[in-house]
Amino acid sequence: MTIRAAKATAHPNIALAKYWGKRADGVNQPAVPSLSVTLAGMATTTTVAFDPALTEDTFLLGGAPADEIARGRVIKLLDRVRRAAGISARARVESGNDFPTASGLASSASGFSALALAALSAAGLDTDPTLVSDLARRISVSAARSAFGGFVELPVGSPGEGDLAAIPIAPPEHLALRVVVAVTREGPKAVGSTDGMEHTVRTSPYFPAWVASAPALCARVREAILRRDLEALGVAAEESALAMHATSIAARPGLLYWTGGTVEALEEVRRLRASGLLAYATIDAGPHVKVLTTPEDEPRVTAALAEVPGVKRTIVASPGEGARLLDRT
Ligand SMILES: Nc1ncnc2c1ncn2[C@@H]1O[C@H](COP(=O)(O)OP(=O)(O)OP(=O)(O)O)[C@@H](O)[C@H]1O
Ligand SMILES: C[C@@](O)(CCOP(=O)(O)OP(=O)(O)O)CC(=O)O
Repeated sequence: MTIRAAKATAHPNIALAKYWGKRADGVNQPAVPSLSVTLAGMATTTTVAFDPALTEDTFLLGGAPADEIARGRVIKLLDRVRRAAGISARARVESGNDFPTASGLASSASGFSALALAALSAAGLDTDPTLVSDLARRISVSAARSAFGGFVELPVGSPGEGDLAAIPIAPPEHLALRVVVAVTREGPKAVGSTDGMEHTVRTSPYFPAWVASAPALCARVREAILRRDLEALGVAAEESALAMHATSIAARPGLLYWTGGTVEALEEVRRLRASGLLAYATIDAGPHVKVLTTPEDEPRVTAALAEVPGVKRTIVASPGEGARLLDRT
């Protein structure tokens, strides 16, 4: 009995134009276009081994068996790969994130992108990044973007269960960007992205306005990246993040991912801008503030954020590569 295994790594990505909300008439298709930068400096590494001797799929995350919901998402991806490859062997999956899991730092994005690549490779299937992206998107929409490096766009989906993959628009070295992550809380967030956006779509009177305005915001982000205009990029990215959070704050009951530290960090970003530094904020479905800046201004931005009450620590990241294979046996 042969065991076929592959090991892959992927980075999280941070959306500069946010995805928030799924299409009502699609299967895990986004309701709005999004655009992200893949981040070096944080990574997931995942090994998938299809072993005919196994009676069920196992999933170790960070050295311990993952909960049933997390394992269920992994099995969903493996089942798709098994169907495509015509194999029935169960798999042993081991994964580790070198940054906090499920706390708003996009562990689902790097996690499912690395898993998609490792599973396709271990099953002997084509590992073209577009196929990795489409497979990862079926489990977690933002994971589609981590298949590629640099600046990556994910268009809106289509009705039904059609294919949808992200598209790279510029390589990592295209723009000298730094992202300073101000970590404001350790530990997992109370409401995951999937549940948070489902609640927002269903109950927020602002959701239709968000869907109407997101394409223009995404276009502004894309154009600013293509002409290397970091200031215009920062303005549009901050608008996108605040508009996304406004939809959730207006849900019934309101969903607030922020803590006091989030607001303190946002205020510091405004003070830094007033003092002449390039600094714009974006926030995902969690309390951390991610600050877009230049390599020159990064040390001062990082030092200032580290002093903010409620900021526990900072992580500095730069544009990075897409998902890649480390090993195959
Ligand atoms: N390395 C991994 N391999 C497979 N699944 C993972 C991995 N890391 C995280 N996950 C899955 O992703 C879930 C966390 O995703 P969730 O979207 O709630 O939070 P997040 O990591 O903060 O991401 P985001 O910033 O996109 O919201 C975990 O509960 C687990 O199911
Ligand atoms: C706020 C976000 O990070 C939301 C990410 O949501 P997910 O992709 O984690 O949600 P699911 O598709 O349900 O898995 C914005 C973004 O990354 O675009």
